[in-house]
Amino acid sequence: MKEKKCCLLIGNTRWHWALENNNSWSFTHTQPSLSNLKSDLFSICKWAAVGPVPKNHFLTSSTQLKITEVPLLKLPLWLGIDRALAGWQAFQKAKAKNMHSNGLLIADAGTILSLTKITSTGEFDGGQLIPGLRLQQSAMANGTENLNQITQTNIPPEEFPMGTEEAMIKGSLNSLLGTLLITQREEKIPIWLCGGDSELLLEHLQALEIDVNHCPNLVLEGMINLIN
Ligand SMILES: Nc1ncnc2c1ncn2[C@@H]1O[C@H](COP(=O)(O)OP(=O)(O)OP(=O)(O)O)[C@@H](O)[C@H]1O
Ligand SMILES: CC(C)(CO)[C@@H](O)C(=O)NCCC(=O)O
Repeated sequence: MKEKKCCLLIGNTRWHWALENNNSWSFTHTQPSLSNLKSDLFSICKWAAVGPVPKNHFLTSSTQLKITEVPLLKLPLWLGIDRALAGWQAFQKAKAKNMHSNGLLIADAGTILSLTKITSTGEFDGGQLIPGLRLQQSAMANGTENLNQITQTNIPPEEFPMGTEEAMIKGSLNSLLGTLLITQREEKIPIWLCGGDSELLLEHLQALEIDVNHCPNLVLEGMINLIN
């Protein structure tokens, strides 16, 4: 018998997994791979997708989490399920800490940096979409003659690097930090940060003394919250 429960979110870059073991959940992020769906250890009890879903026998429509199941108010049907789940989970967490009285803003730093605003009463209240770090960098390389794909992960320490690759890294990172800086300055509401680039952004936001609530797996936590 398959004992462990599993939730899956198919993102645009990676597949995001939550696996239950002895009443606690662990989170992993893998490359998209159909072979990961075949397991004798776990069964997928809920899944959702914003990225492409390959043809398969494991992800059935009866186990797919739909936007109408996310109990936020005024959710448009076209909204990404990742935004809805992260918004719902952040709203629950904020309410538990009494941090929701002015609303909240979720920043999901994935392929796209999505900003999603939720009001103090749990209504969807709009957002912003910005190309994420890797996407900005690959777009620069793909859209020009002289810029190449990034080959390193180091963040240059200097504000205005001499090298081309370093300048691309610094510029793309600063565009995301600047977005969050302006947002915090204008909105003055708590920011909940999640997604693949959240750790990197957190480090730099802390250096800029911008306070955020870091919950890297907010989307999967939201899914778990809804099945429990
Ligand atoms: N191993 C990795 N592979 C790809 N991207 C990674 C990896 N580790 C960190 N990242 C960063 O994560 C970002 C992508 O985030 P993530 O994997 O959460 O996106 P996603 O799969 O599109 O999820 P979502 O659709 O929920 O945003 C990239 O900008 C990249 O810089
Ligand atoms: C914006 C992304 C790509 C972020 O992952 C996803 O949430 C999505 O595909 N959204 C659909 C459009 C929307 O949310 O307005």
